Amino acid sequence: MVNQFPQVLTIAGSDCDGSAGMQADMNTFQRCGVYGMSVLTAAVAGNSYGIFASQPMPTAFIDKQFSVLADDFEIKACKTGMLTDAQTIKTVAKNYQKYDFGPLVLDPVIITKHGDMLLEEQAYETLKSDLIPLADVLTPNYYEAVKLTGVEIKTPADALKAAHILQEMGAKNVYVKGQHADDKQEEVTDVALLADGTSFSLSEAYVDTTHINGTGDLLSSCIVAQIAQGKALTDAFKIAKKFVTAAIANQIDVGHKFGPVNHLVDFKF
Ligand SMILES: Nc1ncnc2c1ncn2[C@@H]1O[C@H](COP(=O)(O)OP(=O)(O)O)[C@@H](O)[C@H]1O
Ligand SMILES: Cc1ncc(COP(=O)(O)OP(=O)(O)O)c(N)n1
Repeated sequence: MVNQFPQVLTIAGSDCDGSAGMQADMNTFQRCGVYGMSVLTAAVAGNSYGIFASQPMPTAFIDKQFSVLADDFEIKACKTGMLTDAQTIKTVAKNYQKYDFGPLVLDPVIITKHGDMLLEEQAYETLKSDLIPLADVLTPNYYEAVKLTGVEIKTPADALKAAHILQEMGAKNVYVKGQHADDKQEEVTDVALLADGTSFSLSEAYVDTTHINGTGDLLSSCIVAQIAQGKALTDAFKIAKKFVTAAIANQIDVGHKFGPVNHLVDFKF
């Protein structure tokens, strides 16, 4: 018997503790029933206390990874994660336009929730000019949406305003992740703005935990997997929001400070 799985790609950094980056994307792909591949853009030395060192990959090596995958595979959808600097962004944009790797989910990774910078500030303009216009789906967290638009976000209505600005920059669909730093809040509300101009919010229970490393990666790679499996975008967003909430709520005991979410949680897709 030959099993067929949709093939998907993450263009991302490696986070050696497995909580985020390419490792989290691959775990999520597997949970979602798709075959995952990776173009490595950088590697970080990190653990549950934070990120201690970072190393971008040479652009020629990034080019080579794209070309060998394009020679051999039929990639249905892809995502980007950590891209470090303007040169890496330009390399990824060039390769994405050269090959047919399906819809692009752009997770504009700028900073981890513990304050480690993963994209140089000088590269924000390149992200806007070279990559955001290629995005089928853009998934900024609250901080990234503020940085990229200048909108002060306090409410879901503010997040929607930022989403409109990001759409004007060229992203077709925008998913702005909600704020979640308040142990008194009952729900975390994300906001989606679709290409046809319709918008909706997605609210799930707030979970008071320190084990939330890699939430953004799980969300964006789950969206990629749903797209590759032919799901409508609205359904892809709903499934990803429910999966990330379940992975946060069912904590695993890994690391001594800020642990990873639970990719292995029992969840029906
Ligand atoms: N403590 C929490 N409780 C419930 N949902 C959360 C919590 N933290 C993050 N989320 C959800 O996880 C997803 C990823 O958001 P976020 O953590 O802001 O991304 P990033 O990892 O890019 O910073 C969003 O759907 C967000 O609403
Ligand atoms: C290599 C690498 N890429 C991305 C992240 C951050 O992941 P993300 O899910 O966007 O953010 P956190 O939830 O971990 O803050 C990383 N740490 N390493």
